[in-house]
Amino acid sequence: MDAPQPSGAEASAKVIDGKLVAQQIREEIAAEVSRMKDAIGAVPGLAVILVGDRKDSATYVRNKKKACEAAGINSFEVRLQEDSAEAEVLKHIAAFNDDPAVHGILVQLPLPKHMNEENVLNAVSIEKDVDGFHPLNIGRLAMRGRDPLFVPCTPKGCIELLRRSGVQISGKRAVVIGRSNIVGMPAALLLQREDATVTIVHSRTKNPEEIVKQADIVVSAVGQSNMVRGSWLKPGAVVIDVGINAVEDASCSRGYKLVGDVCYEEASKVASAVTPVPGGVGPMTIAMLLSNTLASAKRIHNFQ
Ligand SMILES: Nc1nc2c(c(=O)[nH]1)N[C@@H](CN(C=O)c1ccc(C(=O)N[C@@H](CCC(=O)O)C(=O)O)cc1)CN2
Repeated sequence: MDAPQPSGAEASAKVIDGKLVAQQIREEIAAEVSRMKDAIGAVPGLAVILVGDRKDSATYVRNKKKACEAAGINSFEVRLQEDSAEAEVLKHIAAFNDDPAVHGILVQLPLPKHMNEENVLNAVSIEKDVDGFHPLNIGRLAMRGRDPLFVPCTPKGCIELLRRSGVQISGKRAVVIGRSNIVGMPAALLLQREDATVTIVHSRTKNPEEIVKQADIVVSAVGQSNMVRGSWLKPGAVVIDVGINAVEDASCSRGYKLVGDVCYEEASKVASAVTPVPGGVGPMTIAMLLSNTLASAKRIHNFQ
C-alpha cells in the first residue's frame, strides 16, 4: 500500500516514507551480503521460531523470510503448535545457538500464554540475539559507556528514519509514549544515547497532552488508534508513529484498515514531519532485522 499523503489546504508536514527508506536499506544490505559472500564465501543466516497460529505473526514471519531471500540471506524456520511445551522451544534455540550457519535467532512474539517469555528470550545466545531482546543486550543499552551487541529492530528503525530524514536529535526534547520492552523503553534509551532529553509518557501519566506538547520529537508506541491529537503537538514537531491498530472498515477488502496511534490528518497540519501507518515504521522493523543479521555474520566471521 502506498504511503498516504496529507490532504487539504492546511496540510504541511513532510511524509517520512518508511517503505521507501526500508527498501533503500534492504538494497544496501543485499550489496553487502554479496560483497561478503564474494570475499570470504560466508552467507548470513537467520533462524526464526514461530509458535502457534496467530495470523499476524505468520504474516510477519513470511515477510521476514521473503526479505531474507531478496537480500541473499539464508533463512531457517521452525514452526511449533500453539500447545507445544516451552522445553521444545528451548531445544530449538539451543540447536540454533550451536549451528555455525545461523548468525541470528529470533522467536516471534507474542508467545502463547503458557510460555514464559523471559525464559525463552534468555536462552538465545547474546551473540545471535538479532532482536536485541536478551536482558544483557537491553541492560547494555541502558548503561553509559557500554554498547549492546544488538538493538531491538523497531526502535532502531525509528532512529534510522529520523537520521535518514535529516532530523537532528541531539539537544532536542523527545517524548516517548508507551513503555513496552519491545518498543517504548528501548526507543527512549536510544534517543537518550543520541543526546535527546527524553520523557516517557505512560498509562498513569497525568495530562499527557501537556508533556507531549513540549516535544520536538514524539515517538508513540501505545497501540491505541488516533489517541494523539493534533492539539497535543508542538507546531513543527517530528512525529514517529509506531502504533499499528486495526479498525473496522467495511470498505476495505480485509474488513479493517490499519491506523496509527496519532491522528494522521490532524498531525499533518501541525507537525513538520510525520510517519504514516501503514508504510512508516513497520517496514523499517524488517529492514533493521536484516541489518542486525548482517552485522552478526560480519562479527562472527571477523569481516569488515
Ligand atoms: N520477535 C519479534 N516479535 C515481534 C516484533 C519484533 O520486532 N520481533 N515486532 C512486532 C511484529 N513485527 C515483526 O515481527 C512487524 C510488525 C509490523 C510490520 C510492518 O511492516 N507493518 C506494515 C503493515 C503490515 C500489514 O499490512 O499488515 C506497516 O506498518 O506498514 C513488520 C514487522 C511484534 N512481534
